[in-house]
Amino acid sequence: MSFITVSNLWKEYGGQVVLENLNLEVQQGEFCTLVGASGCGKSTFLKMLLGQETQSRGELLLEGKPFPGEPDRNRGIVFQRYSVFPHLTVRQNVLMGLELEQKPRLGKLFGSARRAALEKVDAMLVSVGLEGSADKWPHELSGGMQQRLAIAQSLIMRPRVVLLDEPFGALDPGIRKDMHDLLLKLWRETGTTIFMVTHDLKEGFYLGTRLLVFDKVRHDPHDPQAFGATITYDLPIARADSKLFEDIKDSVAQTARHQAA
Ligand SMILES: Nc1ncnc2c1ncn2[C@@H]1O[C@H](COP(=O)(O)OP(=O)(O)OP(=O)(O)O)[C@@H](O)[C@H]1O
Repeated sequence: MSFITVSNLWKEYGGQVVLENLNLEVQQGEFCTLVGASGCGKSTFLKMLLGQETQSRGELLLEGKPFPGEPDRNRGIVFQRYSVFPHLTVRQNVLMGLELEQKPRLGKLFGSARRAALEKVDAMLVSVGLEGSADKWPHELSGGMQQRLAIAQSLIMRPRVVLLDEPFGALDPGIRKDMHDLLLKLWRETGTTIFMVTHDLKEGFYLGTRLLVFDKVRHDPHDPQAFGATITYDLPIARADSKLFEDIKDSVAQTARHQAA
């Protein structure tokens, strides 16, 4: 049985078909990168995996069972814009998830439970290179550091599926490279399953073990909302070659032009 099964999945908003007939089997530990023109439903797909949106038709299964309808600790998400809590220090930001999990009503741990949680938090801060900033406030951090904090906050919960929505889109190229190394290190250490949306095809090829291209194959110029995007390429990245890279780049650019028209 696959870890995640997506079969004949559709998503519509009102009269707009956003995604049509997605089919996918993902094994535990895969790193899927999602690329495609703006508006092709990549974030919508992540939201369905997160439990924030429900499909209009079709099935989305985690180990053979329907995905829980609400976000839970199985799934963690990191967005492009920093999603950390500004009123908590770096350490408190990472600790908070553990406290809420273990003490959902009080949201606070005490004594040995707190010490054990803080040990985990500090180890995670070392992993993401923020050990020297544990007592800082988010506004005192650079963009890259805030994004590392967001990743730490998500991974401390040991989610089985990590969803990343253009996590490095707002960062400078030099910092992005460091973030790539960090993400690959954390992925190898945790063995978690990753779905990451990126607008940068090269980044998608570099990071993922599998590339999923979301694209619209059908267009009706009189009714642009009639057709949704689907997965047009689903390929193991080691086998991808430069010709394929150019083909994908062209087809994504063509859809982007259609969307803008
Ligand atoms: N809650 C919503 N209600 C109505 N329409 C929505 C909603 N969320 C998304 N859409 C529409 O669904 C389409 C796909 O949006 P989505 O954000 O998933 O695309 P995307 O591929 O992630 O785009 P981008 O690359 O620009 O982030 C868009 O046309 C958007 O307007």
